[in-house]
Amino acid sequence: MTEPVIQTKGLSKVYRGRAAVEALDLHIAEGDIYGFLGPNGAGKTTTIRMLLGLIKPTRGSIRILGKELRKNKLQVLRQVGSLVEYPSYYGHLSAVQNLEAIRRILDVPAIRIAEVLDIVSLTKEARRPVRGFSLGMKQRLGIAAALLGSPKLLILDEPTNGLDPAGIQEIRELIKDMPRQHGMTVLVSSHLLGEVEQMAGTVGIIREGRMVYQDTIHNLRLQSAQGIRLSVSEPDKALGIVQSVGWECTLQEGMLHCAGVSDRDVARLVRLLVELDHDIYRVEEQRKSLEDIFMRIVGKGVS
Ligand SMILES: Nc1ncnc2c1ncn2[C@@H]1O[C@H](COP(=O)(O)OP(=O)(O)OP(=O)(O)O)[C@@H](O)[C@H]1O
Repeated sequence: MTEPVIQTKGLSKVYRGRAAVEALDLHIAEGDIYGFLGPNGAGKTTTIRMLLGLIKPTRGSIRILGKELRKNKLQVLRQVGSLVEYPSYYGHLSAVQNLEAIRRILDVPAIRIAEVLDIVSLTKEARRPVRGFSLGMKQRLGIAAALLGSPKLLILDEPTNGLDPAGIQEIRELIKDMPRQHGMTVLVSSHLLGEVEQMAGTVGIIREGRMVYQDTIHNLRLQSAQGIRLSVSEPDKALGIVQSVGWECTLQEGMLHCAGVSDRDVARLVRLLVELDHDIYRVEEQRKSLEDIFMRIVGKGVS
């Protein structure tokens, strides 16, 4: 197995005796899009700032692209592109001129500017002053700047914050292509699961500085299966019957709710009721939305 692109062990940051990030073990595989989630103030930005060498961890270690960050900072960060908070630009200069300033610092070929503008679909607007750009265009320009150095790892801190749904969609489409088309690994933070669920392969959820969930989005989805709901002719009687044979069912709004049932259980349950002359009008699968699960994990809206 190849080494993770990001691996932290026991990563912590304490401000005035209070832990903003506590014993965080991040594990981000090569080619993955990792959704780094948590409510406001959970510690996402603090973590990202540590990963980018902008602030020093109080404790713990960070390995990025196979190297200890602390000992190989310049070498590692040269391979990392990032967008943190709202990027600032020279408003009177065009996108090309703004990128040119960064390109010189990075010392990459001039052709790279046209390439990154194409990736973020800003080629047409490339010569307009940036002050006339929408927030979405500014964020895309920020991503273009992050891509200039052809990084292996892209770190984006809440890139869709403040954007309208169309802007969010554009950024999402852009990020989705990064691993496949450009061979990059991406860490993208958000306080909304809905914003990353369609692109992330893995999610890490933090709450009050601690990791409370880290697994594939697929496994998170598996948790959403909930049970079934039946609309039947005589709900009270039907409930008595199914409970007497050991099913965990309840009555809610005149419908039978049965938790934790497999497909075979559903068939047996329906057969049992039909054989006892009950009419079944509807059988519905009940799923929790991913957002519900997310809220439960971050400790709000427990259901
Ligand atoms: N420089 C600092 N000094 C003191 N406390 C800080 C500092 N930076 C962050 N914190 C605290 O650390 C905690 C985590 O903040 P952080 O910005 O990392 O959260 P976040 O998950 O990125 O939230 P948001 O989505 O609001 O940006 C907060 O309680 C914050 O007040």
